[in-house]
Amino acid sequence: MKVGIIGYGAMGAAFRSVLEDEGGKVTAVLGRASSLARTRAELPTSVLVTDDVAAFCAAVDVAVECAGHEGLRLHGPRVLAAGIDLVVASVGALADAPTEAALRAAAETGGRLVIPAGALAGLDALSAARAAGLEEVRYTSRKAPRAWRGTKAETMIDLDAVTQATVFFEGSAREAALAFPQNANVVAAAALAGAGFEATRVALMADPQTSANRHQLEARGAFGELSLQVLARTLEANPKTSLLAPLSLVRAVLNLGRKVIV
Ligand SMILES: NC(=O)C1=CN([C@@H]2O[C@H](COP(=O)(O)OP(=O)(O)OC[C@H]3O[C@@H](n4cnc5c(N)ncnc54)[C@H](O)[C@@H]3O)[C@@H](O)[C@H]2O)C=CC1
Ligand SMILES: O=C([O-])CC(=O)C(=O)O
Repeated sequence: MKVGIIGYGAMGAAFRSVLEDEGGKVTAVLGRASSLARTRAELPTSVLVTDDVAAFCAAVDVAVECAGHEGLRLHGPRVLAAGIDLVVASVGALADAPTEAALRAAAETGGRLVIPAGALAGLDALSAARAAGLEEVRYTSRKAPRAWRGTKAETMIDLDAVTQATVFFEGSAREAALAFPQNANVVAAAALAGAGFEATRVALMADPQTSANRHQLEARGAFGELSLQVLARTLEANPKTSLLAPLSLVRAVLNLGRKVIV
């Protein structure tokens, strides 16, 4: 299986490293023109590094998006339309209805759109439980103040002055995913698996006492109750992103080529 990566930042590099440890092969990277030279220097010459979507599509069987909401919106429909299965990290982009519609339409006749759990857990149970009816789904994210820097949180809370875990946002999964494109993708995945973007409720917290990303998911429905917490180690290259996220992408890609799927 020839694997391509769209967007080679912290997640793309971690994904490649783990995939290759697991025996997979990255054959191409699709990047922005402005970052091609830097990306080229980080990769062996056998890997195509390009900003040309057609050349990228010709070089891969499966693509993994690690490029942020804009990257998924720009390239996702075209890659799917070329018949290539696409595993996405920037799931929150689907909170924008036209983007979701474009991706679903392209997947209808093209490659499969795969939405992994990313840094969260329990999406299998949530998705299964939905069939019997879900009454309540709540997600809470708790990250160190530095993980909220450069985001809308800076206009909602004084990240330098926060001394204890503090909620600075409460709303729907749609509002969270659109307002926090680098930090609230997991809740979009939970919403798509479970109760949908409106009914899934979200709280976001800054916590100066943690260096990990703490994801909490609670659900109630006909199936019973679910309550779980992931205390996720972050990537050195990006404290916003949990190591579990690229690991989840690797699992999703390898499962596409397996006869026995766990
Ligand atoms: N599902 C999940 O659990 C998680 C999802 N994410 C998503 O993954 C994305 C990537 O995360 P990181 O690698 O940590 O961020 P990063 O900022 O380190 O890397 C993003 C990379 O994408 C590239 N890029 C941006 N626009 C592009 C475009 N139009 N075409 C090609 N490349 C483009 C950038 O140059 C950069 O190299 C985040 O923005 C977020 O949307 C992040 C964490 C967890
Ligand atoms: O990696 C994480 O902890 C989750 C994250 O940033 C996201 O969902 O966008």
